[in-house]
Amino acid sequence: MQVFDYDDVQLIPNKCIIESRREADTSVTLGARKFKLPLVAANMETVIDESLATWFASNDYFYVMHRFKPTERLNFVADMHAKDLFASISVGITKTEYQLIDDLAAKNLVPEYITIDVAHGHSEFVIAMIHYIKEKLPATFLIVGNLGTPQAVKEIEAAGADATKIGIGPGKACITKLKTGFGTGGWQLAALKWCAKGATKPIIADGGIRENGDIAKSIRFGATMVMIGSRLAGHLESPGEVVEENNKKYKKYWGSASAVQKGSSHNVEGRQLLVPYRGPITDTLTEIKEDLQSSISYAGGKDLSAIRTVDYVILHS
Ligand SMILES: NC(=O)C1=CN([C@@H]2O[C@H](COP(=O)(O)OP(=O)(O)OC[C@H]3O[C@@H](n4cnc5c(N)ncnc54)[C@H](OP(=O)(O)O)[C@@H]3O)[C@@H](O)[C@H]2O)C=CC1
Ligand SMILES: Nc1nc2c(ncn2[C@@H]2O[C@H](COP(=O)(O)O)[C@@H](O)[C@H]2O)c(=O)[nH]1
Repeated sequence: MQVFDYDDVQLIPNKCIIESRREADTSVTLGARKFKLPLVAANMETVIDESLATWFASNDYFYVMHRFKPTERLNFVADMHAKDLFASISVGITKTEYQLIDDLAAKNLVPEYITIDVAHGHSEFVIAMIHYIKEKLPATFLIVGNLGTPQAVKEIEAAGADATKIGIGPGKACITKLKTGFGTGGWQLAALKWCAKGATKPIIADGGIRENGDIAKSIRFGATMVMIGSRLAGHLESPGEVVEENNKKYKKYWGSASAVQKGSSHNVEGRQLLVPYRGPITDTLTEIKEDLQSSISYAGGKDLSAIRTVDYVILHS
């Protein structure tokens, strides 16, 4: 297998067939819904909260609420539905998570999307949770992560997942590679290409997006969407206070497996860092949209599908 990451690849242009980049369509369908951009903010406590989730849903962006306020998830689903918005939550795989699925089913509160969010998604216990959710909430679109091999993608799809999420350790707050020796950190794009060989359903590439062009590269190598943490964490609307250091503004960003998140030092695979403050999220989303429209024009098409087949070079293989 050829090993490479985002910085090692450049996509090769095709003849342009649109008069203006504004004609390029960046929308994507996931499940029953169409979204404006092929990206989703990471389901992390420093990246999304209830109010940002509401904003994303109201403005036709996909979102996945985090699972770190476990007892608030049922009300969250009810609140979103009361506002006539889609509900998209995360669950783990421990015993108490089964109770949440039971409670949602008993109240006929059916989230449009559920993401099973664990570090090592290729697991018997994840498969058991997939079966349980599919039995109790069959109408829910089920995303399962995180995975790092085509064999994992095949097994998790076969168990009933409607989409898989790829990336073990490429995240900015991640220390999995250092702590365990495992993962796709440093070769996430090649891992995505490899995993896509095992996929028949949508893939979300998760972690390691540092530049807007990395979104187009992810699509080229098999992603339907990308999940972004650090690059979306520093906005005005992001959870948490602005921090000032040396006359520069930042926001705190911490890993979901960090000691800060866990409140303990056991099985820590994440760290806390400061990310630059970026102002309103709409500015960033507009920039990403415009850059993706340019990507589509370089790909020689009118929508994201054109990017999937472009040629590419690997610069440092
Ligand atoms: N994308 C990535 O690379 C990573 C992401 N994360 C994020 O951190 C958060 C916490 O993740 P996670 O540690 O799964 O959280 P959880 O504490 O929810 O662990 C999931 C469950 O699986 C068990 N488990 C057994 N083996 C493993 C293993 N190798 N890795 C993880 N769990 C295992 C855990 O038990 P026990 O704790 O007793 O072992 C626990 O019951 C999640 O949001 C996850 O997405 C974390 C690490 C890597
Ligand atoms: N290994 C760890 N990975 C983590 C942790 N918390 C979150 N994550 C993953 O990172 C991405 C976001 O990556 P970024 O490069 O865009 O910042 C997120 O979606 C998770 O998959 C963690 O504590 N350890």
